[in-house]
Amino acid sequence: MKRGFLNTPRAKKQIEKSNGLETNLPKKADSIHESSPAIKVDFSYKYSYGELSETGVPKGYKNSKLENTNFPDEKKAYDPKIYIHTRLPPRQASQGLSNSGGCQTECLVSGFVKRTIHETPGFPSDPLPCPGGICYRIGDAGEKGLGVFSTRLIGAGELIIDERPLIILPSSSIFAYIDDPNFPSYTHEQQKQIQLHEQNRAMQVVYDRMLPENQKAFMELYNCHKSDGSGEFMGRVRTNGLMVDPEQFRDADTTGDFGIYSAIYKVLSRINHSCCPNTIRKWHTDTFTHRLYAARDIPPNTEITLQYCNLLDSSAERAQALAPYGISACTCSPACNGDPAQIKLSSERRARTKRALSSILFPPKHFTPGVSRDRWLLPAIERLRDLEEEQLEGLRHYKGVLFTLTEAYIHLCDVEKALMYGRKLKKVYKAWMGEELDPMYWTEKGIRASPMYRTGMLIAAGEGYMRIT
Ligand SMILES: C[S@@+](CC[C@H](N)C(=O)[O-])C[C@H]1O[C@@H](n2cnc3c(N)ncnc32)[C@H](O)[C@@H]1O
Repeated sequence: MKRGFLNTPRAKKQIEKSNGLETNLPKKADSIHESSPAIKVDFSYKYSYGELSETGVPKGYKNSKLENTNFPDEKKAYDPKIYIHTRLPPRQASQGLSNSGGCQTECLVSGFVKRTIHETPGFPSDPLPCPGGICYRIGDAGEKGLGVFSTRLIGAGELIIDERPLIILPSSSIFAYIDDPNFPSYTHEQQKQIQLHEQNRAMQVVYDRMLPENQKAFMELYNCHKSDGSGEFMGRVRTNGLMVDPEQFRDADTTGDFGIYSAIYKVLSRINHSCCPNTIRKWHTDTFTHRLYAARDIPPNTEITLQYCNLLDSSAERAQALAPYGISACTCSPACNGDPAQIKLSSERRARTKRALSSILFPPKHFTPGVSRDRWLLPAIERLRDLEEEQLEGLRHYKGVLFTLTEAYIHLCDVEKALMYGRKLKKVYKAWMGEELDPMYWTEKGIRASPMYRTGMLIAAGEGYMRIT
C-alpha cells in the first residue's frame, strides 16, 4: 500500500499546526491520491468509546481506495513523507531470540522513520536475554481479564522482558485516508465512525502482511472497543497500543501528539494498569524492543503492572484517562481505593510532586555556621518521601530526585547518605539510561575517589572555589 498519508489536507493542517510554520510538504507526485478533492476534516476529536447506539459508516459512504505495494524490507531510501509497509528488523539480520522478544515486527512507518531506524547505531541488535531466565507468567487477573504475574522474586532494577512488538504503526489517525467528498456533511460522530472504519481497513493491510503466528497472537489480544465502531483490528490497537518513545523516532517536522508511534505486543500488551506500577519501560531502537524493568522488588506471584495514564494527575483526571480502556472504577491501589482520607493524602502528595517537577534546587553560595549544610536539600528529601510513599519509583522523576541527592551528598562529603541514595539510584538508573550507573555514585571507594568528593573536601577545608563562611 503506497499512500500519500502526509499529503492529505488533514495531515497538512496538522503538520502546520504542530510547527506553527509552513512545512516542506511532499510533491504531488508522492501521492497516489492526486485527484482527491480537498476534504476538511476535524482532527481535534477523541474517538468515542463504550456502548454506542449507532456504529459503522453512514449509508452511501464510499470507501477510500487502498493499494498494496511491496516495499523491500532491506531498502532504506524512501520518500521521507510517505508511509510504507516494512517488516523490521530485516529478515537476514538479528534472528536471536530472547525470552519472547526475537520476532520481526510488521511496521507502518514513514520513510523518514524507516531511515532513522536503520541509522540508529547498533540496529539491529539482538534483544537482551533476562539474566535470571523467564520470571513472569500470563494468568487470570480476575475482573481485569488476563494479566502478567511474577513467578519468583524480581529484584528492583532487574530486567523482566525485552520484547519486540508484533506491530508498530502511527498513533494518530492520519494513517487512514478519506476519499468521500460528502465527508464534511456527516455528523461529528459519523465522521469519527468513518475514520475508524478507514483505519480498520488500513489495519487489514498490516494484518495481512503479518506472519501467521503473529496474526494469531494479535487476534488473541483483548479488545475493549467492541461496541464503539472500532472494528476487530482498531479495537485491539486502541486497547493494547503502547507509545514508542518519540525521542527515539517520530515523523519529520512534528511535535506534540502528532507523528508518534504505537506498538502492540504479545506479552507487554497483557500487562494491566496500576496507579502505583511496579515497572519501568523504555523503548530501544537498536534492539527494536521495549525493555521492562522492575521499579522496586516484586515478590513472587505478584501482578506486574504498567501505567496507562499520567500518574501525577488527580484521581478524577486519572479516572477520565482510564475510562476508554473500560476501567470504570480504578481499584488498582490505595491511591484509588483506600479510605477517603487516604485518597486525599495520596492526591496531595501527587499534586505536590507535580508542582515540584518544574522547580530546580540550587546550593547556597555560602554555608551559614550553625545551619545544617544539607538544609537546602530538604525539598528534594520531601519529594523523595512523597514518591516512595506513593510507590511511584517507576517515574522518571524518582531517578532525577535520587540523582540530585546522591550528587549533593557526594559534594558535601557525606559518604553514608551519598551511598544510601546512590544505591537506590543504581536500581532505577539502568532502566532509564540503558547502562549501569558509574560506581562513583554507589560504592564507597568510587565516591571517595570521585572529583565531586575531592572538590567537596577542598571546599570543606576552605581551599576550594566556594568558601564556607
Ligand atoms: C492492554 S489490556 C491488558 C490485558 C488484558 N487484561 C487482557 O485480558 O488481555 C487492557 C485492558 O485490561 C483491562 N485492565 C487493565 N488494567 C486494569 C485495571 N487496573 N482495572 C481494571 N481493568 C484493567 C481493561 O479491560 C483494559 O481494557
